[in-house]
Amino acid sequence: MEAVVQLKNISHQFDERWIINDIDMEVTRGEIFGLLGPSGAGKTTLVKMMTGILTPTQGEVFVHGEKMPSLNQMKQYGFMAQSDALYQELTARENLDFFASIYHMDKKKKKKRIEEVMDMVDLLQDLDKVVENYSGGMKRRLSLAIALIHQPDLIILDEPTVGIDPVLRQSIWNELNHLRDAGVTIIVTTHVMDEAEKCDRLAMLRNGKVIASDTPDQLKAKINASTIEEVFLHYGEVEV
Ligand SMILES: Nc1ncnc2c1ncn2[C@@H]1O[C@H](COP(=O)(O)OP(=O)(O)OP(=O)(O)O)[C@@H](O)[C@H]1O
Repeated sequence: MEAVVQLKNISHQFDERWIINDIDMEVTRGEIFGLLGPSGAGKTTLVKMMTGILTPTQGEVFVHGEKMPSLNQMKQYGFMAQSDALYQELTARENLDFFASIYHMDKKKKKKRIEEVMDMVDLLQDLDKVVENYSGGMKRRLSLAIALIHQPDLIILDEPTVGIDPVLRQSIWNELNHLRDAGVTIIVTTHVMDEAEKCDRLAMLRNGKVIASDTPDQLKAKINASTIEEVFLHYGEVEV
């Protein structure tokens, strides 16, 4: 299977404190890979390394075989950060238009794609609304639409469904499943157990270490657990 993202013996230090401890993992093409862990476990730090925004103190990160930070790769993936980076005084359409222009999309394609991604996140009717009048959940969904605008084959999403109601959350997961079925590789961080359950594979993070990694079903079967929460508590306790 083709490795899209590879982390090789990654460790990271902030202010002389080791935040990430010797993580080795591989995300392969066409899977939804979840990073699950409590607040402060190191999910965002790992995501920043995968995107090339942060260089690890030790170890190497590769995306499509290129060592990060690679400008070439950074121009290609879709990224949704934990805090929304939107132009508040512009409409959603103007925001999307701006980001689409970065990717040199032609005018006709841009218009069609803007409508497509806004439909995916159920915001088509709010396309011409100024973003400062959007709710928190609407801003999250617009950020997701922006991450998808250029049809990337790798999408990295840091807590994409925070502040989004259960019905829309389900529709976003349906969309992620469609993208995955079309061969898109998706990396998603979450601290919500039932979302972790929806991933094809999971890495459970705690104190900057991967305490367990596998498919949700395998993780449960290995210790005879009925929920991912049980698995997390099990490995969290046996950790030294
Ligand atoms: N720039 C920084 N300088 C110093 N410490 C940092 C910095 N960024 C993150 N940390 C620390 O690294 C640890 C991991 O943070 P990180 O944001 O990766 O966790 P997380 O799992 O994403 O948490 P959350 O779910 O709350 O976003 C925390 O202890 C945090 O305080």
